[in-house]
Amino acid sequence: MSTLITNIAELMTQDLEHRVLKNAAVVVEGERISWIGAAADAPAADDAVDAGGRAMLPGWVDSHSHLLFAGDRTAEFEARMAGEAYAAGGIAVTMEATRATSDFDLTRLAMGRVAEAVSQGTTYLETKTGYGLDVENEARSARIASTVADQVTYLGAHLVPSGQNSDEYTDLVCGPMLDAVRPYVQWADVFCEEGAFTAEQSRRVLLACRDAGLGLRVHGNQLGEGPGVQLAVELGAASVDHVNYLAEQDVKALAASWSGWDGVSGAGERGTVATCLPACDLSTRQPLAPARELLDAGVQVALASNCNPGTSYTSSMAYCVTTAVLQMRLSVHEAVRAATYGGALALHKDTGRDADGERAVGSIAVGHRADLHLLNAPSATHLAYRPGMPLTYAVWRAGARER
Ligand SMILES: N=CN[C@@H](CCC(=O)O)C(=O)O
Ligand SMILES: [Zn+2]
Repeated sequence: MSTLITNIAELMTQDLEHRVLKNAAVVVEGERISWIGAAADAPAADDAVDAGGRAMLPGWVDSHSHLLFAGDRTAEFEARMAGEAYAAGGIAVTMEATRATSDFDLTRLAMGRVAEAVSQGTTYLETKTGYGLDVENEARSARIASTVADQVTYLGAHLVPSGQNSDEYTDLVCGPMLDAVRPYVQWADVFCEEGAFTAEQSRRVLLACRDAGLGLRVHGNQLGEGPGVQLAVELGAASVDHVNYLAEQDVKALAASWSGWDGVSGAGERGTVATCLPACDLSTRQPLAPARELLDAGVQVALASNCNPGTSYTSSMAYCVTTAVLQMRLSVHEAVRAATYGGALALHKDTGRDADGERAVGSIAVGHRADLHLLNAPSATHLAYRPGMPLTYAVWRAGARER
């Protein structure tokens, strides 16, 4: 079954050549993109959709979310808006509520959040454990997450539950807890920050998880300058996320990590993506991450929602893109790229082998997964020009029309 989507006013491919086609068309065959080009040259297909002169982008790739949770942190948010600083301790409130929730309800909550994200144009998403914080509850979160998200990250090292010795808890994260989550997860993450895990504890967790075959990610440099970025780069993490407080040597290390990668061909060894989380920065009143400086230094940047009940209770990637343009000085093309191709790079899904169906996401190219986002606007610029407007008109996820 093939579908021709034609009369696309602007097709922002976010492919390796950064092509933006005018008056374009796309053909979807099953779950893959089989053709793109000028509408006038489009081949026939079984079915046709008139895009009505709207703009099309790749679906958003949300490479950082925490969707496995129950409960509410409105009071903490209100206190913050009244001037209190964010501190990692709030994670324990969500841990209690999550542990007290049945499998059925936790699944339903997570599925509802994924549905919200997809309805706004997200077509590929990562989510994390991190509100279970004991062997049984981390394994349960990982298992449920694997049924609702495209990729799952183990974040047992999110907070040391109160009353526990931090080194003993770190041993648990590196041992029995890791064994229990291992069948369900592709990545491991650690909250390397004052009040959470030290550099030494973070290193221990990351090395144990790497030995177990997991890819690495780090929550780093969120609340102050610290060792997170350097550790992430040193251990070859796929991303370091937050990056609000960066020293000059952090930016240099991130840039250097990309020296073996060729952005023109997408070949070579990927470095560490700097993932910026603008919705979180605003909700916690932290300085916005220096995405402009990072891009100018040659770092690959992703934008992600960080959807979670404490610091960023939104899955709106459009909001992140709008903020990146209006307040972080990215161009619309750069911001959309960070929220699509950048996320794919951070999840190692930017390339694929068409022959065996291992499909790339985050850009519109032949053989890639047909993850498409049609805006109710003639150009992607409207994402920043009309902030807060409901611009998602249609969504295809792996070739299936979701909206
Ligand atoms: N910073 C660490 N973890 C989450 C917040 C967790 C919470 O406060 O519940 C984040 O990415 O912002
Ligand atoms: Zn996070």
